[in-house]
Amino acid sequence: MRGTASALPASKSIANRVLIMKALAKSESALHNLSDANDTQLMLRLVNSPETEIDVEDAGTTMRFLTAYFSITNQKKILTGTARMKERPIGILVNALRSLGVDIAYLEKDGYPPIRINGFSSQKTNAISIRGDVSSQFISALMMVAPVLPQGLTLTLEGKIGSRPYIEMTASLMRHFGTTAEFAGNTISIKPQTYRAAEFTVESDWSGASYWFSFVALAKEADVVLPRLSLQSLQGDRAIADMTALGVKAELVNGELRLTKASGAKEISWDFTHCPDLAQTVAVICAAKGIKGNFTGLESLRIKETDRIAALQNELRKIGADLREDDSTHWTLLPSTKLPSSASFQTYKDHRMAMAFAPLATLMNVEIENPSVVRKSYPRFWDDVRSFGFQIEVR
Ligand SMILES: O=C(O)C1=C[C@@H](OP(=O)(O)O)[C@@H](O)[C@H](O)C1
Ligand SMILES: C=C(OP(=O)(O)O)C(=O)O
Repeated sequence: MRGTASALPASKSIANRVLIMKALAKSESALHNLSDANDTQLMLRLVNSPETEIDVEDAGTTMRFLTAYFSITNQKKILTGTARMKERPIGILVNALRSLGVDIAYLEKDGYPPIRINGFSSQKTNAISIRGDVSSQFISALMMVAPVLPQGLTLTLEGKIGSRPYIEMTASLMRHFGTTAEFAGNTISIKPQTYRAAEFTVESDWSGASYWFSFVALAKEADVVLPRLSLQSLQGDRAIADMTALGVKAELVNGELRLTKASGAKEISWDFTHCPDLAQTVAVICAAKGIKGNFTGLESLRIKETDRIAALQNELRKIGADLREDDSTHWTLLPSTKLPSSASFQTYKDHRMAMAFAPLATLMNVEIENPSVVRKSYPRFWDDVRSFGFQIEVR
């Protein structure tokens, strides 16, 4: 396969942060290359929405970031989402906001959306301890609103910290918009500060790029170009480029990232604590390429768009691979010894299930149920797949 993944979207994680900072700066910032991903389009529409009821659909960052934003800017809102969003925890963030003095109520189940923000009059504390091992999005959400709190905020992160590059991405983007978050050990200190307007261009999405690493890893021959991607990125998912053991070489050529084949390994170890969104991509590559995987850091996958561990286990079985849970922190991926000639994969309303299993089409006939799930992060994914010569029949 040879060509350019020209519809690769911009990072939704970066876009959703800069949209919050632009709103907090209360002045015009020129933001370029905002993602056409549904998660970003939702944020764009909802952050300034005059409506009381805010439906974030299945967008985790949109839910968590807007909860903090509407709370601290004292906007009375109801935040709700899909049935799955109502199963994704928000209690840690709500507890933190309540201790700051925000009045928030749960409308269905304690600890989960939907929630109602009733108001925020005065700041009750400037120091909060918060668990770091459930979702970094709670931490990023609090960091972004902290500069506009009258007393600022010191966050002490407790226990294991997961998805740390996303926290660092938040701090780095805050700097771009004129505020600082000092990260020392497990403490983040943010003084009262004013966000300033700034111009900003969003880079391509490394999580979306990972599916092209997978196509290249599985194809017999490949030369794939990924536009607007650099190896120096704020995104932790750039880690996929370091794992040449998967059989992919990534190099910067004329300002674009070029992927070609490299010799792979027979066994790899990977800790996904800081790049959980790569887990499905890597699991499928290993399963199809005969690579044994020793995986850790998969815990947070259970509370994402679906229980991604269960979803992977079910779907990998269809190609003769097994994701075995050794104990609560270690998994072994036993690859397939013989791929079937065709299989039909469920997506569980999870964009990453669709995109992670699609590259198997280099080796077998693949049917993907509900392919439009990709709209969450990579709406034109199937156009890119088609542009590499894959025939897609829509039923
Ligand atoms: O902050 C972000 O933009 C994100 C953080 C990660 O979530 P967790 O912090 O819940 O692991 C990641 O999985 C998600 O896709 C985007
Ligand atoms: C987990 C994801 O997103 P979110 O948590 O923002 O819904 C994702 O895009 O893989």
